[in-house]
Amino acid sequence: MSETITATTASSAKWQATGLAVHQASDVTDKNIEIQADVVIVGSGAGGAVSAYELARRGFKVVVLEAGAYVPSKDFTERFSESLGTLYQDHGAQTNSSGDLLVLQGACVGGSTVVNGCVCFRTPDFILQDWQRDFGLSDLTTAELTPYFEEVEKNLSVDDNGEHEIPNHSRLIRAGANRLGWSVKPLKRNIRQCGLTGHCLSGCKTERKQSMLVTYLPWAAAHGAQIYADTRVDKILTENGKASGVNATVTHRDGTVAARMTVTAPRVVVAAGAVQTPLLMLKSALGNRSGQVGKNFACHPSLYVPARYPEPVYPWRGALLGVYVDEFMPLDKGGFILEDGGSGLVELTMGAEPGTGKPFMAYMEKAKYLGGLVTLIHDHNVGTVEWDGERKKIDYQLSDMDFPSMQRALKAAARLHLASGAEEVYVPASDHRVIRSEADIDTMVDSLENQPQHLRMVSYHPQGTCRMGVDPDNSVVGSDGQSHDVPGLYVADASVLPTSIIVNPQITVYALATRIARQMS
Ligand SMILES: Cc1cc2nc3c(=O)[nH]c(=O)nc-3n(C[C@H](O)[C@H](O)[C@H](O)COP(=O)(O)OP(=O)(O)OC[C@H]3O[C@@H](n4cnc5c(N)ncnc54)[C@H](O)[C@@H]3O)c2cc1C
Repeated sequence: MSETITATTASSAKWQATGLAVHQASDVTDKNIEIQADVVIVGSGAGGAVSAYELARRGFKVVVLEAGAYVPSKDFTERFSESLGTLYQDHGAQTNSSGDLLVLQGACVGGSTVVNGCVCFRTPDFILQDWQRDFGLSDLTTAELTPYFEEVEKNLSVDDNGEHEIPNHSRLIRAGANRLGWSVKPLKRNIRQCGLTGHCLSGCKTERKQSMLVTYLPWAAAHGAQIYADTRVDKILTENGKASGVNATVTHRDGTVAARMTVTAPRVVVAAGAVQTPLLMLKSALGNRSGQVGKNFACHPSLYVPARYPEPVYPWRGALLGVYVDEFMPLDKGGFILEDGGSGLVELTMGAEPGTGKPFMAYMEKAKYLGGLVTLIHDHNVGTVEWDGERKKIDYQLSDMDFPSMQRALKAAARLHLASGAEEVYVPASDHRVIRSEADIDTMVDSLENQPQHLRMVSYHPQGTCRMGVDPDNSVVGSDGQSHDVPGLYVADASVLPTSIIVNPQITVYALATRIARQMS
């Protein structure tokens, strides 16, 4: 027996109480669910939600399948250690195979946009020029993409941080950058009347962050899109060489299977993020004539560089992120940016700390005096995402080509902290280095080695594993997001970015997903 769950099932009262019409495992009454649709979308994050809205408003019957849970904003606890468990992929413990790179991704309705830091940048023009030159993406010019950037920015209330949104830690950094004569600017964020709680990474309880959960997904639902949480797509289906739908499993929170689902649709949009999208394509043995699926993983490996100031900074007070330094963004000046970063106590323990035991306790006792900087570098696409038996494997080591850029970013962060008045800068390395003066910087940083486990890195921005390009022999999809090999199969998430883009990628993903959906017939 099969059933098609519709928007009018018994859970509508629950939807009114929680805000968004989402089918959950607890709603399922049948072990086998079969659905016919015009488009099935895998994942409800940046790429999936935008695709859902754009296609639903054009009149397509859209079904969105999301592996993660639906967590309404009212249930966000503002406690990061709990949010890792409820909102993040692998409870926040997803790493590369050597364990020195934490790969953070959201895994809930709304995806990473629910937990992200709200920072918004357009794709830099020099990056688009690389894509035009190296991947034949001649249609992806700044002129072509600007209307898409403008539209998504308007939809998501993107604006410069106002002066009241520049917290204490950012003011120190801004003053330090001015002392050094470095270019420093307010960050743009997709937020309406920020409540200045600093809890962005745990989800925005007051729904001021304009994540997909409170924007494009409700808009898609209003146009008839059906959203299923707790529903992991296991396989993409084809018929006569064309995409024909997906198989999925609906799972209760305790891990028991609620139902098996088949969605039949002539268009499949994969937007499961840059780790899960290639894994699904590989498992389905589809779209990989080029051999590039899962290759070219880049991730902006970030260092969180904390420093102790003489006066209390309270890094957890005020907006999470206030200003950034773009002095070194051009490739000939280093190819990196520095963002000042607020931090709660748990996040501070994930950055750098001088040792365990007593030194760790001493570091944490000084938590209110700590300010932080986040480094973002333009890393090369040297990683791979693949299956190792039944387990996923993310192979990524910072390449020797990128290590100098990482060192330059680290030196700049240390210099900026000192110029901002910091007394001690903690290098996020395994051997607990502390910079106390300008004279320490070169010695401490030049002697770092590019070895596994030497630097403690975090990626908030996995990208590149199903790259776009015109050549079917070295790219996975065209600039319209469609697979070179399988008509009707599209990728519309951060996987398609052919190179890393230095800056935070959400606006790039929203713009490309909008364009892909508008071109779909
Ligand atoms: C902590 C954090 C902070 C960040 N801060 C910023 C920031 O300030 N600015 C910025 O620009 N970017 C930021 N980002 C990155 C940004 O949010 C992502 O680049 C963007 O959301 C990527 O979009 P996506 O569609 O590729 O994937 P996601 O938004 O991650 O969505 C993918 C979704 O697919 C689901 N999924 C996976 N596998 C399956 C499957 N098999 N079946 C069904 N569903 C599946 C996942 O559960 C997830 O919900 C941050 C990310 C994190 C994690």
